[in-house]
Amino acid sequence: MSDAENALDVVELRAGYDAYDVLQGISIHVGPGERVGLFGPNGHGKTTLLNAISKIIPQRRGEVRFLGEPLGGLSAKQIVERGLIHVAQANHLFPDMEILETLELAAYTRRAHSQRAKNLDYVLKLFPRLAERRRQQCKTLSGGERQMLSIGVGLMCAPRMLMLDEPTLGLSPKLKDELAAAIDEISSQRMPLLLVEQDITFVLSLVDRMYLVDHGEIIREIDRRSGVDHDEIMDMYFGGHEAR
Ligand SMILES: Nc1ncnc2c1ncn2[C@@H]1O[C@H](COP(=O)(O)OP(=O)(O)OP(=O)(O)O)[C@@H](O)[C@H]1O
Repeated sequence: MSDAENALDVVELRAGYDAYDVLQGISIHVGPGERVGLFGPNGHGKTTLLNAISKIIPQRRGEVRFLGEPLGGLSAKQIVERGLIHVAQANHLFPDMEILETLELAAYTRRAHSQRAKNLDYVLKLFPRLAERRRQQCKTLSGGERQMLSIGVGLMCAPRMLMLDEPTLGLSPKLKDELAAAIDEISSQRMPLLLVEQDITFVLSLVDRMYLVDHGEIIREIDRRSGVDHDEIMDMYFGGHEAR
């Protein structure tokens, strides 16, 4: 990837379910090494956007390019092979598998397999809780540990870019801090990041730029350096801080 080339370009993307387009022609981009947030109320299309980018659901109109290459003709598996990794909201872990087995299994593509030892070492250092529990079955993990393992699985796929869907959902403030530190460390390696979050404080603390989503459209783009704060963003949606 050249320095000037975006990691991700989404152009006028439409996607949805049955006859209904949830995404009404969304355009976003993620620059090289950039951390970008997607924020918006429940049910307005954030997960649908990630699902359409990674081809979990079909792209109906528009174009998605990853590292300059159109994804149109590729399957979801081929997109993973290219290194665009989507860590989904409901973490689908095999309940009876141990942490270590789960991480090793995730490195199934040829490229990921060749980096398996290095990436496993990185994940276990990044999440010492997982290292301590490496022989524990997934079904016995706490919500925070499951979330860490889901991100670990993403890292074992040898990502060139990560898309994280609400990694802090249901977590305590202390666990959110731990996760924020881990995400900060991952992106400090110049890993481009697209982060969907409901916790506006969390997302503002982590990203360089943020898109506000409303009814399947981008209604505003915010640069963190612009100094827009939590209250102003909540006002844009709800017209008053009391709705927080
Ligand atoms: N599999 C599906 N079949 C039909 N409709 C769906 C499906 N998945 C989502 N939807 C609908 O699409 C719309 C957007 O949902 P989506 O999950 O993308 O929202 P979201 O912004 O990610 O919300 P949340 O923060 O609650 O996850 C909602 O109206 C939802 O009910």
